[in-house]
Amino acid sequence: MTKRKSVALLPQGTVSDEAIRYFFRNEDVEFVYCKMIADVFQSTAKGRTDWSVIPIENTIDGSVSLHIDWLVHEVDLPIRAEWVFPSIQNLIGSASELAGDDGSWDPSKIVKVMSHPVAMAQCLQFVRSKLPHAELETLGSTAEAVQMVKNNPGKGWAAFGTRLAASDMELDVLESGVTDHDNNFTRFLLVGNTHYEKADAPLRKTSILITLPEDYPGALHQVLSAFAWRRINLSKIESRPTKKKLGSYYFYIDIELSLDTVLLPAALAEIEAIGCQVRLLGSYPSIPYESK
Ligand SMILES: O=C(O)C(=O)C[C@]1(C(=O)O)C=C[C@@H](O)C=C1
Repeated sequence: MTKRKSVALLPQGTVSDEAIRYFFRNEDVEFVYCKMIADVFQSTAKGRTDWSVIPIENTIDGSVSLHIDWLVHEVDLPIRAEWVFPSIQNLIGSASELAGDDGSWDPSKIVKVMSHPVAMAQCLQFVRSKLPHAELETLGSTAEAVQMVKNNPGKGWAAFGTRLAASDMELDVLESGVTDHDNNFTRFLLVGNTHYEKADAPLRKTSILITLPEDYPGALHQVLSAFAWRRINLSKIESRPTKKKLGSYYFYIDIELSLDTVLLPAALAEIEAIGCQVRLLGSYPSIPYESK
């Protein structure tokens, strides 16, 4: 009998939890919940789990730089799959504690709102318009924020989090869909040393990291032309500091092509030939969101 696979992720009731339940909806996989994203990475890096779930980019807040940096500098875990999932944030608290005279929640009764920094960044206009007086506090996950509200009744605290966390912790959704823009999605990565396959994925991607040679004018232009003249589509390019010296960067590039397509190794060889360092982060299926 083959051993049941395991996946590390942020706590129960987080957006990551909703997203992985969706991703593995037809597979029997054990979920290992971790307090912080560092623990999520370490669990698989230390061989305790097969994969880790990493939120990597959000419609409103953009790339989660901290998570990209972990993937690049702290661990060596190949990307095995990516998928997108809607990030629906709700204002959560105790309806009876926070009710005004008309019975609906009263903003003046909320003194503090807590959430994950990325979730908080998705709800800033809501905070400015409805809760400008409230203190803001960021925590390791949206679920931890909801748990803090649960553990501290009577203090006027509320959290941005998922419906799942509200129902797990028997709190109320005071207002649903409080993100600043509709169509708020998060892109998740499955990373780890265990292979994962999805044969019917409509798209495959390859992610690489490129370090340009120093003092080589036009190096980035040459890198991009290696893809351009082969008509290879890039879906993302982002520069991040190498952390070695000020002004030194690497480029994180997502390519809409599998590594086993002849054109791509040829483009990468051309890029290496001009003196760039190329690190492969993974070649993997990209799975779109289907609402039903
Ligand atoms: O705290 C959570 O609910 C998470 O899953 C983390 C996280 C993130 O790190 O981006 C994931 C998706 C949401 O967009 C906000 C927060």
